[in-house]
Amino acid sequence: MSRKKTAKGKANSSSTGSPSGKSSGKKGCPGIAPLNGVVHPSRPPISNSSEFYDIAFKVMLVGDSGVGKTCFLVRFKDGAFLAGSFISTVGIDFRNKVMNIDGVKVKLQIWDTAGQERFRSVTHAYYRDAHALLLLYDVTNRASFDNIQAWLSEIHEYAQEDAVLMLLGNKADSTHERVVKREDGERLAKEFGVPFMETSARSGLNVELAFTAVAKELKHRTMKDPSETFKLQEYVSKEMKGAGCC
Ligand SMILES: Nc1nc2c(ncn2[C@@H]2O[C@H](COP(=O)(O)OP(=O)(O)OP(=O)(O)O)[C@@H](O)[C@H]2O)c(=O)[nH]1
Ligand SMILES: [Mg+2]
Repeated sequence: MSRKKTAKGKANSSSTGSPSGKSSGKKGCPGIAPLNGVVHPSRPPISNSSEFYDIAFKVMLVGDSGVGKTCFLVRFKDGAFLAGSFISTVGIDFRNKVMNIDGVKVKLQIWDTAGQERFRSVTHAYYRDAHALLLLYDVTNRASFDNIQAWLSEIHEYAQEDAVLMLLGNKADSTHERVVKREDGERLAKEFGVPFMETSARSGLNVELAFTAVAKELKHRTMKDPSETFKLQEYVSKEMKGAGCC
């Protein structure tokens, strides 16, 4: 097993940055440190990081503009959510986080894509490198749910066939504005055979779980430990919390 190490290396730490090292200075999730990078950055090598880790994977966040991808990532990375005016992501950016999964340091390089149509050709180029994709819709926006089939077609066209895929109904905290029922999400996910959860970047509901599930699945596939069994769908069903919960 290889282990990355540099002078400043620190386990369980995380880093951020645009692939080019530049930032547009705009905020993705309002009030949080800038995430937006250049429109067409070169892809950073996954090993180019000053952190200890055992294995590394790329995870992509996709879905319509405004579903909460940037906030979802910021919640996971920084544990924060600051409401405010919505500033759409430009192009694509990434953040790193190292998770301790059953004693193994799993580094996730998480790509936050722009949901806007005009950036679609930019983001297409990144699909093939993704080990996992989190596909988000917004439970308060019917169109974002109706577009899931189109997103799935894109994923099937551009991503690796064996990429881990999960469907997430975000903004589950918005009880009064909800227009997509949880059962609708469940039904669609079942139809396409993908694990499903409702999440909230605002409350943190199931955010950590989504990344943990992906990291566990990828680790399991990579390490192929015969003494260990892991079923993503079962794990998600067992661990997820409902929108009305805690
Ligand atoms: N209530 C609620 N609002 C959210 C949640 N997540 C994001 N928002 C709000 O939704 C808006 C859009 O969030 P972003 O994270 O910027 O959306 P995005 O998917 O990154 O959008 P693009 O970058 O254009 O693709 C912002 O105003 C957020 O404050 C959530 O879980 N609950
Ligand atoms: Mg964004």
